[in-house]
Amino acid sequence: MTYPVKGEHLYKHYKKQVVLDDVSLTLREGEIYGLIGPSGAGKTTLVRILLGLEKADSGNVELFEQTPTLDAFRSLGYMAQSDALYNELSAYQNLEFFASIQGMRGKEKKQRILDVAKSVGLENDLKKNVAQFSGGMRRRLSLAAALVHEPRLYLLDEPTVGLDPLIRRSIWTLFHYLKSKGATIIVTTHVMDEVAQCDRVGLLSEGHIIAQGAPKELTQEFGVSTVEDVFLIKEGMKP
Ligand SMILES: Nc1ncnc2c1ncn2[C@@H]1O[C@H](COP(=O)(O)OP(=O)(O)OP(=O)(O)O)[C@@H](O)[C@H]1O
Repeated sequence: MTYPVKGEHLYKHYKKQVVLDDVSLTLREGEIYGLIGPSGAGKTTLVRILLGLEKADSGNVELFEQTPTLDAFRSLGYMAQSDALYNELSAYQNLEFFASIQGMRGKEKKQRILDVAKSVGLENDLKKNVAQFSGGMRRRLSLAAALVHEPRLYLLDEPTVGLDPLIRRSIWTLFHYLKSKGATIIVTTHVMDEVAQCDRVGLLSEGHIIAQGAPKELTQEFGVSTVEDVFLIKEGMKP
């Protein structure tokens, strides 16, 4: 079994605030891992450190069992919490830009852009300028940009925030499809029905992973019906 992501003993602070306090996390190949926790718990910081956008104060990160290299980054699809899109360009031109920087060319690039646009339900909006997009459309376009080069590993920071339930469901169908093709996905979320769809979840609170496991195993272990209840018990907010 190979490990697409391994973070060991990660510490991070900003000024006097400790954000990650000895966090270790190993993703298994082909799993969907949900990182959940309250706002400010450190989820985004952890994801950014795992992908090398942020430097930990100490600790070690490996991607595909190696110190991160440019090649490893090419195998990543990252969707940040705020959409990094070019407003003055059309949706097609945005996807073309991301595909090109990943080295895609010609017919293959064009076909792939059409395919990913379809997979997020934007196939009829490709000619529109992104400035005219709704928040949900921007989110879906950002996801398409993360998918365009068919990475093996996805780090998705609240990918479904602001999306309506039907689109959210179709996006999760897409995640399961990517998984069926062998991709590994780490996703941060606040949405509890998404948590149940993850193979494993990690509960992050105040810089610590306070519980981790398959959602069913966690709820059984704590004798509750939802992962949210597990969280509340661990935080001492529920008897
Ligand atoms: N660049 C930074 N400089 C200073 N403090 C920061 C920086 N980035 C994050 N923080 C702080 O670190 C803490 C964790 O932030 P982070 O964005 O990782 O949380 P989160 O769990 O992703 O929250 P949310 O669910 O609201 O996105 C917060 O208190 C935040 O203010």
